Amino acid sequence: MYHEQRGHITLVTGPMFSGKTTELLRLHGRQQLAGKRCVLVKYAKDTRYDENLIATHDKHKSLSNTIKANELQEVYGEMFDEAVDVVAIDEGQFFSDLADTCERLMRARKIVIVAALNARFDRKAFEQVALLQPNANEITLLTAVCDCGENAIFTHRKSAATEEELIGGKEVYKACCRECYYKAESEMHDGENIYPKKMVDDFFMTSTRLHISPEKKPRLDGRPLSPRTASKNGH
Ligand SMILES: Nc1ncnc2c1ncn2[C@@H]1O[C@H](COP(=O)(O)OP(=O)(O)O)[C@@H](O)[C@H]1O
Ligand SMILES: Cc1cn([C@H]2C[C@H](O)[C@@H](COP(=O)(O)O)O2)c(=O)[nH]c1=O
Repeated sequence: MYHEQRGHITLVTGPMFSGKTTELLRLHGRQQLAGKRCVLVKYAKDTRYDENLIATHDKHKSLSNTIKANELQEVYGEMFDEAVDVVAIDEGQFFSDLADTCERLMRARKIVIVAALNARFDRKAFEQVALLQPNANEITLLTAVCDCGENAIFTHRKSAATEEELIGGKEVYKACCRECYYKAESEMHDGENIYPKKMVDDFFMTSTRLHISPEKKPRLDGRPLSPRTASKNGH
């Protein structure tokens, strides 16, 4: 029996270099194999590896049906075309109308796939990604590889620039695990002081959110606890 396609939103997220674009292209390729008619949307200002095509850091590129936009509204004609089943959007964090457009596409019974950063360089949310998240049917959180070998969950910006949008690659950004992120940030902002107060406070706030008991919080300077403190804290 034939079923009409239902709308569906998949969000692929993670830090830079975690394979979001690779996964977007893979999911898009599967839909093409299934005979679906697809469009890929590229953020027009991101011309790092190609002017017109979506490209991964290791230079794999989208081949066909890629359209460019600064705002998604510019390409509503192509995306909402009756003939289109699947819309795949790269660099979702940069589209100011991302969340609303995904809702409209889903209501129009399109399969929507979005690749977007999990957090800004300062670990704050990209507003449109935060708005999309609760509306997604599926969320895949990818990790990159940190220099220390751990899974990288954050993106460190090597420059002191504070604007939200700063297009770049390895010359400006590095994927980090939590510990290396703290170190990189504190070295950049405080010179020798590896764990300044702000970072310690941030860490403890995170611990509180994760319900780690305050007594069990580890030292942040890597030195062992004194036997008396260790036994008092139940370590
Ligand atoms: N630190 C890193 N961790 C994982 N992959 C990396 C790293 N640095 C470079 N890469 C490369 O980046 C590729 C992923 O690129 P891409 O899909 O464009 O990621 P994203 O879209 O998440 O930035 C990997 O296949 C790998 O070749
Ligand atoms: C963390 C962060 C990143 N950017 C930019 C840098 C790149 O141009 C893209 C992310 O690309 P990728 O496919 O995920 O590697 O976003 C930014 O503008 N602001 C940030 O905070």
